[in-house]
Amino acid sequence: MTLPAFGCCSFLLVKKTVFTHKKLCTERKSVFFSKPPLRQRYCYRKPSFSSALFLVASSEDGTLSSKESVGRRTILNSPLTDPRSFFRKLFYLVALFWSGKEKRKAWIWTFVTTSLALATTLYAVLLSFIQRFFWSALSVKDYQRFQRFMGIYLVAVLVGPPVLVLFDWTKARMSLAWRQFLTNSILEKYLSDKKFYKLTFYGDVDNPDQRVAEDIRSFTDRAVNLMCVVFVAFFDLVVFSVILFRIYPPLYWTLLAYSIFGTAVTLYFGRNLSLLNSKQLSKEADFRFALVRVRENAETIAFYRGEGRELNTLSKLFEATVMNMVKLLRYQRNLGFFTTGYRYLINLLPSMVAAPIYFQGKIELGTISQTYFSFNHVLNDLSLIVNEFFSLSAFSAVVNRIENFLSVIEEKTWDNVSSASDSKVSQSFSKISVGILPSPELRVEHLTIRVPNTTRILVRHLSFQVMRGNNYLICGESGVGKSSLLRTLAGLWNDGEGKISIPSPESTFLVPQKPYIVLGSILENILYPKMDNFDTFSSQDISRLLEEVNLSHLIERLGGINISMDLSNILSLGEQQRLAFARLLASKPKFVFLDESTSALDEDNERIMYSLLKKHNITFVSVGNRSSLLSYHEVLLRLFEDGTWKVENISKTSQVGSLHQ
Ligand SMILES: Nc1ncnc2c1ncn2[C@@H]1O[C@H](COP(=O)(O)OP(=O)(O)OP(=O)(O)O)[C@@H](O)[C@H]1O
Repeated sequence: MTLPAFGCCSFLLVKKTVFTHKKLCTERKSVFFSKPPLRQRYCYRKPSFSSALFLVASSEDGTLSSKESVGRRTILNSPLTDPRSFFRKLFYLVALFWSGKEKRKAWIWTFVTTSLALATTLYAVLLSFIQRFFWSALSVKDYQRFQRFMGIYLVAVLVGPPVLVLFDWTKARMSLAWRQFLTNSILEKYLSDKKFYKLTFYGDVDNPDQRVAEDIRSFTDRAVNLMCVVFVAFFDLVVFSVILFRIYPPLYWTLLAYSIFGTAVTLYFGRNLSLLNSKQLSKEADFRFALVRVRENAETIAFYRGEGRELNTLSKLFEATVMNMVKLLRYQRNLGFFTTGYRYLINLLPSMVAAPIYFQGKIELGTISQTYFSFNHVLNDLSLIVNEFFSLSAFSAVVNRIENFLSVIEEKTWDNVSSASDSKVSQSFSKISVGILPSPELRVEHLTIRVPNTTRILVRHLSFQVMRGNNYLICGESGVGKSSLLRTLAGLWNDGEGKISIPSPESTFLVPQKPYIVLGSILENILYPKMDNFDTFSSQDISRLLEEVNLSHLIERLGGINISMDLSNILSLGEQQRLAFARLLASKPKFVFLDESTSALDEDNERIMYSLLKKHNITFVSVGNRSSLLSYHEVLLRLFEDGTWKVENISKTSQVGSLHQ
């Protein structure tokens, strides 16, 4: 008696292993995988039944994202992105890895993973037969046959689980390899040609950070999982359908009808669930974004004593998250009434259909057991949409987001991109052409600057020439376009027309008003952005630089020049500006643009900084409205609100107060 009992236990154990594995695979696919944008534009179209799987994003009232227009191509992220477009995008993302420079790796992982997927199906088939013969032996009290199948059970128990575990592991490794490839390729493109900056004007692409850090991970995980699910389901379906059909054809037809009914009902009710899921992602992202803003602006909020207001905002955002979650849970509960009943009936259905022929003695007890096993498998495969519904709709959203991001950063040139997205914006501009001068000089001819992606003109037909040592000061009312002129001269903006001739990028440098302080040591900050000239600067050189910019006290205060810390939170704005001058001197430029770079300095320190530029023979163009700046420049360029301008020689004898007219 103990042997049969042990046999039963081992069988149940093996069966449970297979089902637990399948269940885990399904459960692991979380719905909440990406952070949609805070600023997202929406339009509403009633979702159709057939395209419910391809919903991408939703808004307050269950509406969905409208368009993302980029450069020469306009991508319609319609709420019901059509399946053809979805598969086109998916194929494009897949092809990148499988036909790119790491295709060998991609194909090896595919081979290993699909082989193991096949092995898991074969394992399940093996189990179904073991189960059949085991129960038949039990029912006819054939002890020898029972013992034989007990032995086979034990082997199956030893061989099966490692295969299942290996299958999981290869899936995870394949996904990681793909993610590594995709992230590196996207980062390379994102950080090339200043696209990370231009994206802020041209591409209507929200949260690129999230797309790189989270969407890619979620995409590769889901893609690999879905690939395996579809692959395994296909083999499962073929093999178990044959088994089931050979046992009793009516059973197969019943199963087919039952699964079609289940899929249809789930799709119908699932439409709304999919909308709510997308909306939930959006609410969670808004909440998280607000929390990050509190952290980033902690000091300012504390100064304003804005805790109450922040708490209010955060509570409202969280409340919206909870409210949507409540709706989502209600829908899930209602759908659950159906799906749970649907699944429970599976336990009864095969027996109900096959029982008459069993009682007629046409099949053995083991065959009923195999019927049940095969029925479950085929039903699972046919119910792929029911089981993977949330996964698929969420997956389509990431595919959209990554493909859209890639299409934007893969644009060869971003010139005139705005003209494609809005014909009113294009007007009749050719474009700003940029030439390189061999000497540290600057020539601007008939330059007209337009704010990117708008029709607003800041400066019209501007012409001037900065010769070596003939330093310019640009002044004008706030918002007139001073910084924008520097951005254009530095090549960051190129909307408009005219011609700019500047020294090569290697010999120019731009110092912004708020310096960028990297997380790291003083040394790393001074040598930024270069990574390879750490050896060319001795610690004496760095000390001398710090002394020149009046920051030598930092060495002692911060414990040396190599100690990493968050200097942006430690140094005052004036110290940061002086550190930016040390960085400037370290890069030894010949020509410099200064955008209110001394605004936080006292007059003495300002004088020291400008004398350093003169001492190092650097020609510079500054932006600023402080009268003290006049002493360090030779020519004044005034910009006016209506786009006009005026160039004046600065008379060194009557400078004070002459900046403001
Ligand atoms: N990315 C942008 N998108 C839309 N408008 C912009 C953008 N950047 C600047 N502007 C607008 O262009 C105008 C000129 O901006 P700019 O920063 O050049 O002014 P400014 O003269 O340097 O002002 P301030 O002295 O206050 O720094 C401003 O009205 C500003 O709002």
